[in-house]
Amino acid sequence: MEKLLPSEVQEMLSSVPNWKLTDEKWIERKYRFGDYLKGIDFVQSVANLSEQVNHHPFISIDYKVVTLRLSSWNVRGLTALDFQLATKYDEFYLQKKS
Ligand SMILES: C[C@H](O)[C@H](O)[C@H]1CNC2=NC(N)=NC(=O)C2=N1
Repeated sequence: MEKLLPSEVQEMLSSVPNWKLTDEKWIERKYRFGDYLKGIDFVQSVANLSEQVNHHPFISIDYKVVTLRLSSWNVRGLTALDFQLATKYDEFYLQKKS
């Protein structure tokens, strides 16, 4: 996977409007759940997919708020895979949050 240029990162950010760019090399989103265990179930889905594709977000669980942070360590920046996974994680959230 090629490291994205800043202009390409800006373009891809528009496809994941709930995610924000932090320190140029990370994208981050917070997911809020009405129920603690729904958040845990979401994390399990995220973890399963991440392991499948061998691309892992940093995950923090703060009671009913799950924060995911994505970067491509191997290229010390962002790649298309980060944005592809961000989209998939958002799909999991829509399935699980209610
Ligand atoms: C050895 C192992 O395949 C690598 O460390 C994988 C693991 N998961 C990863 N996850 C992410 N986000 N970026 C990587 O570069 C990466 N590399």
